[in-house]
Amino acid sequence: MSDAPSQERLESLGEEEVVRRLVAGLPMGKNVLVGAGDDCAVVDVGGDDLLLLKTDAVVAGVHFLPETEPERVGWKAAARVVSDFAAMGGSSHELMVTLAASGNESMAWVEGLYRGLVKCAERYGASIVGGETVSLPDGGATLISISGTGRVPRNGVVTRGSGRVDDDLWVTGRLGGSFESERHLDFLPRAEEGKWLGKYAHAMMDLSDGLRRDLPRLARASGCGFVLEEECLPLHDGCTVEQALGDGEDMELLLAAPAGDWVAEFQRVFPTVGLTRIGRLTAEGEGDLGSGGWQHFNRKSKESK
Ligand SMILES: Nc1ncnc2c1ncn2[C@@H]1O[C@H](COP(=O)(O)OP(=O)(O)OP(=O)(O)O)[C@@H](O)[C@H]1O
Ligand SMILES: Cc1ncc(C[n+]2csc(CCOP(=O)(O)O)c2C)c(N)n1
Ligand SMILES: [Mg+2]
Repeated sequence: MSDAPSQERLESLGEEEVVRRLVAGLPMGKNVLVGAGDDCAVVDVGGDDLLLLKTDAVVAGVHFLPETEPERVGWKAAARVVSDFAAMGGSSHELMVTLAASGNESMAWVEGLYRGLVKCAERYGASIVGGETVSLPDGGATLISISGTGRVPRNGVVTRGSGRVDDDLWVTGRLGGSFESERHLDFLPRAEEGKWLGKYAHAMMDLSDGLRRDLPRLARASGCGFVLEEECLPLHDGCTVEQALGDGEDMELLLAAPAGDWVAEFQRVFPTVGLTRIGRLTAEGEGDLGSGGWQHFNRKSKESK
C-alpha cells in the first residue's frame, strides 16, 4: 500500500469522517478520562472536581452573517462553550478568546463582540482570562474561537457513552428553526438544567448539529441503537418535524435516563423549561434517521440535493 498523503478533499469526506481520521491515535495520558469524541474532554487533576476542557469556533458566513450585530456573535460564541460544559453536568470557569480578523474589520465591531462575550461570561459565572489576536489576509472571514475550562463533581460527570438499553430519551425545550428565528444567536445555554440533570442522566449531550446527527452519536457512543417517536418531538411554533431533525443549533440537551420521580421534580425546579420524552435506547444497530443535519464541508452536497 502507498504511504502517499491522501488527495481526498475535506468536502468529499465530510466533517465527521475528517475528525474520525484525525483523532485516531492521539496521545492521551492516564489522567485523561474522556478525550476526543464527547462534548468536552474530562481530565483528573486531583481534588473533588474533574476538569472539563472545550474549544469551539464561530466563523463569519458559517455561524453568523456578516451583518449580524457583533454583541450577538459574542454572546453566541461564549454560550456555545457554556452549553458544552452543561452537557457534561458541569459548570463554566475560565474562557480564553482567539480573534482572527482582517485589518479592515472595524474596532467598533470587535468592541461589540467583546460586550457580548463579557455579558455571557458574567451571566454564567465565567472569567475571561486572556486570548490571542491574529490578522487574516484581507477579505478573510472573521473567526472567534473560545477555549474554556469547566468543572464537574467527580461523581457527577455525564458522557455521551453511558446510556443503557431501555433508557428513555429526553430533550429540554423545543426544536427547529434556530437560524430563521435567530435563536442561534441569543439562546440561553441550559447551564443550571445540565448540572441538575447530571444527577439523573446516564448519558447527555447538547444538540448543535440537529437530532438527526446528534441522536445517533449519543446512541453509538453508548453502544446502543434507538427508537425515535417523531410525533413526540417538541417543535418550536411553526416548525416541522423535518426542521427539528435537521436544522441544528437548537442548543438543547438530549439525555438518556430511565423514567422516574426526577421528571416531576425537574418540572417543579424548572417550571418554564420543557422536558419531553422522545424515544428510547435499544439494542445496538437499531435506528436510522437518514442523512441531513449539519456537517461542515458538506454544504455543497446538501445544497445540490
Ligand atoms: N480537529 C480536531 N482535533 C481533535 N479533536 C477534534 C477535532 N475536531 C473535533 N474534535 C473532537 O471531536 C468531538 C466532536 O467535535 P464537535 O466540535 O462536533 O463537538 P460537539 O460537542 O459534538 O459539537 P458542539 O461543539 O457544536 O457542541 C469533540 O470531542 C472534539 O474535541
Ligand atoms: C450564516 C449561517 N449559516 C448557517 C447557519 C447554521 N449552522 C451553522 S453551524 C451549524 C451547526 C453547528 O455548528 P458546529 O458544528 O460548528 O458546532 C448550523 C446549524 C448559521 N448559524 N449561520
Ligand atoms: Mg456539544
